[in-house]
Amino acid sequence: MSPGDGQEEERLVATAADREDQAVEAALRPRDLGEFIGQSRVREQLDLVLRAARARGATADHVLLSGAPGLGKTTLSMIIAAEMGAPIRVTSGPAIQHAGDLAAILSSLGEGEVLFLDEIHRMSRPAEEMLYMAMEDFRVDVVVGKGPGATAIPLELPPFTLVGATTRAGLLPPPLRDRFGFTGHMEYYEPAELQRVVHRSAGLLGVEVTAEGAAEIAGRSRGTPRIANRLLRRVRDWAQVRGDGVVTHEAAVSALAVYEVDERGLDRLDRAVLGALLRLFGGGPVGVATLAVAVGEERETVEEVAEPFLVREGLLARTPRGRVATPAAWRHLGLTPPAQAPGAGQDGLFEG
Ligand SMILES: Nc1ncnc2c1ncn2[C@@H]1O[C@H](COP(=O)(O)OP(=O)(O)OP(=O)(O)O)[C@@H](O)[C@H]1O
Repeated sequence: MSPGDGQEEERLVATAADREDQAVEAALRPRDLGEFIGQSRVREQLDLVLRAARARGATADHVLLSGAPGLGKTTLSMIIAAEMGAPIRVTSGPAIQHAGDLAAILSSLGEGEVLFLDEIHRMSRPAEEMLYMAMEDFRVDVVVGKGPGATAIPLELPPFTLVGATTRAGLLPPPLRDRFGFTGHMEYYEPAELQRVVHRSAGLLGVEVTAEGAAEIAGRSRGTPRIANRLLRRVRDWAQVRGDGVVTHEAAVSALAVYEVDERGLDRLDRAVLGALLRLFGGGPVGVATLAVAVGEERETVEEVAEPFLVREGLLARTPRGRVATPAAWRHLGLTPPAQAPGAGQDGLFEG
């Protein structure tokens, strides 16, 4: 993961995100396209790609999945393998430091196997170049020796399906992007879809959840199923210890107050950033470095963890002159903007 990716939801309930949670997360993964909630466009497109490949008795085209962390890219890659009746190998860009690492993985793939390459935008350049040829010609050149005596030995690969996942499709070099037969862009989920995710997960966890409880959790989950599942588990804990075991609206509100996740899904850091921007800097504009010092965090944390969500929620704007709070930010924190709130709705300030 690039700095910030994944941290966003990790810190919501960071201490509880342990190995056991990861195991539970794996158990909650939908196993086929029919079980996969939301993302109707990607689902339909992928369904066609996979059905057609199956009908031809061929290996499916390479698939690129882009979208924010926790939206289901890993889950979809596993579904692709399951739908094709193929085994899956999982690795990630940062794990492939040298082209040789990639050659070793590629040369051990079986026919039709799915290779899931998470964070594909973080692969080293030489590995990336090796991947071009592997994707197109199912061949790699393995270089043996060094210097003038080095020789490239071509190695044939069986047909395989590469499923690449990235949080930043824009960072992929065009030659790599172009070699994918299908690109699916994952969107944030609607609250109604997240409610279905919560109900489904509650069923698998054997937890009773009311419609209001599920709606409350969904509304605080930042459009992200992974967060919905994590919040559900924390509310379940609260319900077990302090309630009657049922995930009700009251249980959700009380539990998420303990974990400092507010009704809009903002957590402690988000509110600290917003609070500093409003209270200390009158709503901005203020430089991100100054804002970071004010909340006692690294600049990267503010920029990559808190800001994307605040911008998405329309609470903060990144402008050439610095960060600016929107009128909605004042309302959300229950504060009154100064008579002429700097930045509030200033035209021409906002970056595209
Ligand atoms: N469409 C969905 N329906 C039901 N559950 C989902 C769906 N998408 C994701 N989930 C749940 O959310 C969790 C996170 O999904 P997943 O690991 O696939 O996300 P990701 O996009 O690969 O994230 P990252 O990029 O951070 O690895 C999974 O455990 C899964 O249970």
